[in-house]
Amino acid sequence: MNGLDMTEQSWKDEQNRVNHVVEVIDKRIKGLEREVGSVRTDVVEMRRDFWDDVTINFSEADDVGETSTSLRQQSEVLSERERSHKHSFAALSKMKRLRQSPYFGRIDFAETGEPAEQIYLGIASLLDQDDQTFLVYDWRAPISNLYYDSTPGPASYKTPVGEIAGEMLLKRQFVIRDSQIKLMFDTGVTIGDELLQEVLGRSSDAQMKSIVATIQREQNRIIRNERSRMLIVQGAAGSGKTSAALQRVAYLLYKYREHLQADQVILFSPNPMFNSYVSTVLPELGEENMQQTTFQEYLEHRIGREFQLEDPFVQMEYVLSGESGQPGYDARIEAIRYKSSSLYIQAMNGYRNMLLAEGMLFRPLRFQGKEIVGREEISKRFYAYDSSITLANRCDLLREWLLKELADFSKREVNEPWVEEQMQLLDSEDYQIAYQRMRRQNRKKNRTFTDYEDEKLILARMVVSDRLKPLRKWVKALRFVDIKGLYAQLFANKSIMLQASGGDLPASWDEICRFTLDNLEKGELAYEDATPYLYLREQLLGFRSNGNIRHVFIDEAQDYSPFQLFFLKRLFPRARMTALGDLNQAIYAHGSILQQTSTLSQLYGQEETEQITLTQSYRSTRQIVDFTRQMVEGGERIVPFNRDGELPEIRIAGEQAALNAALSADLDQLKAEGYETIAIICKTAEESRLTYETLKKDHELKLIKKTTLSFEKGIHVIPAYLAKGVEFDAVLIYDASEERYRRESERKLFYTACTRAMHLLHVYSLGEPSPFIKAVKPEDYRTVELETSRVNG
Ligand SMILES: Nc1ncnc2c1ncn2[C@@H]1O[C@H](COP(=O)(O)OP(=O)(O)OP(=O)(O)O)[C@@H](O)[C@H]1O
Repeated sequence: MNGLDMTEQSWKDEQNRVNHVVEVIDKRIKGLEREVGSVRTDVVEMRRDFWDDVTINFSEADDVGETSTSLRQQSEVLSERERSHKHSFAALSKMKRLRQSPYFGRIDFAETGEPAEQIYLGIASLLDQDDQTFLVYDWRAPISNLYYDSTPGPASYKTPVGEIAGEMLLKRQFVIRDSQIKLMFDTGVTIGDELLQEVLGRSSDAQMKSIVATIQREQNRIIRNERSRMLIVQGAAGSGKTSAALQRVAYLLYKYREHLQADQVILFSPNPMFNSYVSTVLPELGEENMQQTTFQEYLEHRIGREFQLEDPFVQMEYVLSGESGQPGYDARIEAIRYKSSSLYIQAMNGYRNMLLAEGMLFRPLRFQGKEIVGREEISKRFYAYDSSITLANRCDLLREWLLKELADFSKREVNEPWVEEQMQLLDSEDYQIAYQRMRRQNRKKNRTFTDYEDEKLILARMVVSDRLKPLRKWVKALRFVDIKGLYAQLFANKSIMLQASGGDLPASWDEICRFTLDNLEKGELAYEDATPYLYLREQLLGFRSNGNIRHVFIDEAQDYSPFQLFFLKRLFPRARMTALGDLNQAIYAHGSILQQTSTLSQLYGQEETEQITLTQSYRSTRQIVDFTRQMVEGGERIVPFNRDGELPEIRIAGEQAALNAALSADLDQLKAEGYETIAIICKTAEESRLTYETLKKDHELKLIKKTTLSFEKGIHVIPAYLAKGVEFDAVLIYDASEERYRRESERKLFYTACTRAMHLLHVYSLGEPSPFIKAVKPEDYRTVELETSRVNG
């Protein structure tokens, strides 16, 4: 039996209660199944009859009105039925989930002066037959907070009507499967190490799981935090940041169910594969998924048509594959840092202020070689507007003016010879359209006659108007503002940049200018330029914002630059933000927003910002955490969860073939031992591809690329930067030699790779291992020299 003071009787009592609750659930399921069945048939029938029940007669004006009323009524009935179908269906699937495991916790709580009540916690609430008492409380209910936040003894919890104080007499945990209690124990301060041991010791899955049964106190603070506009979570690798974020979404959706819909919450993920990895957690908790995207996806959406955009992974490959001293390399690194810094935001703001007075660039309005409005004329008009009007509003005024100019031009153009020529080419269908238009115009003007001249004019206008359509669209989309030119100007004209930035420029500015202009010329935009470019564009054309979103979650927040976060804040003006990250996993060359906490708290102001630190790491065994934490700054503060495994192994090979052979044998053995999800983590995409090619003849492998959308069990070959956020039963680092991981910038990448391992870590090295490994105390890993002869034998 589990638990020290558990009597056989209490085990029996609890099992009886489980049986009773399951009975109630079964009854509820039966009822709901009938309901869903009948509503479904109703909906299907009605869909089939939808068009039979309404009279369709559009021939007479009165009938049109009648028909549409009839249609509306029908569709209202239909959508009401569909709503109730959806509702019953959701209730049914909730019951089915409860059926699998009705609850996971119990607290006995005596409100001051009242007898103790038994509170059972599960993923959803359940009332008894007469709807009088809760058989199960939702884990997100106010009273459930006691379970996560308090220990037996005096305790209190907050409700909408005030704080309720009393005493907690018992805190008990269960694992219930198939109506049977499998584990049960009483706990004190932390929510059962035993249960966590059990959960964390399992093998990894292709998809993340919910952690509601074992949420830890610190994580609970994140999940239920409602005080601040901006919540920053700095947490060690594997400390449950992503988990906390997802349960927080579920909590918010529950608490604000009257006002908050799942599509008002958005999660920014590190890559598309991660989206699929986390996509089952909310449905498992009975909630709809929030919106998910990546920052790159957003950039593509906004400026992907204007430029060939570089993605962060291409930038990463460049940084990892190049070397200091190579032509252009150091300047590019400097550019990446500068262009993502708050200094650059300031320079951009300085530039905007300059443009208020002078320097705007426009494209002329041209049609078939003729200039309708020249760039100087546009600029003159722009600066004739009152100087207090913002750039964006002035561009709007320009648009109206240019559309009018275009309309005037269009009237003049009808007499041009090309129009006559075009009219000859019109076919009968065009004539038909012109005739209809003419009739409409006549009706409007109350005219009953037409003459040949009228008809000709209408046709001519039609021809001109059709030809001008793209140009009108161009004006409407404000394409006459030369954003690309304006961005390029910053790099083409040093005096402008000096003035905009206040003179604070990176050392290799001239070289940075050269390659930035080169890129722009080719229609390409480097990753580090994309957000600033979009920012400039928005300053000029107006900020697009999304007022619907109420909560923005940014996972792997350390990979965002101050510029990007600043941008997201503007994009979602009505949202609260939760940024979760780990500075030790900041793998990009640009500055990390988490490094500059002052910048970060400026975003919403100190008052509105709260920071929570998670130091306990749950993912990996104690041995793996002990090994990895010695590689990074502040690692001594990371606390491993007490779960034992093998010491990490460093396997040194003298030559490539020996390394591959040993790796291949290792895979065979791990599979035989039952490891289901294994990753061979490489440094770059190229190294991954080569490894995949070498090993694929003997193993079933999956090569993970940046475009990979989903994640399954099996053996993955994956570049380290794509393994962010995910985890594997066993991790094999392909080549952690001094040659591959040596630079300071590679330290965090290497740390990220190693911390993906849950149960086992084998680090291969071709020759001398990385200095990051050598910094680890020798007793915290084992070294194995691989024999070269293995290749031949
Ligand atoms: N309270 C908990 N109960 C059970 N499992 C937990 C708990 N907290 C975290 N875990 C598990 O630990 C692992 C790591 O969690 P998660 O991926 O959320 O961490 P993270 O901080 O986002 O990690 P990283 O920054 O390394 O990507 C997951 O398998 C998760 O299920």
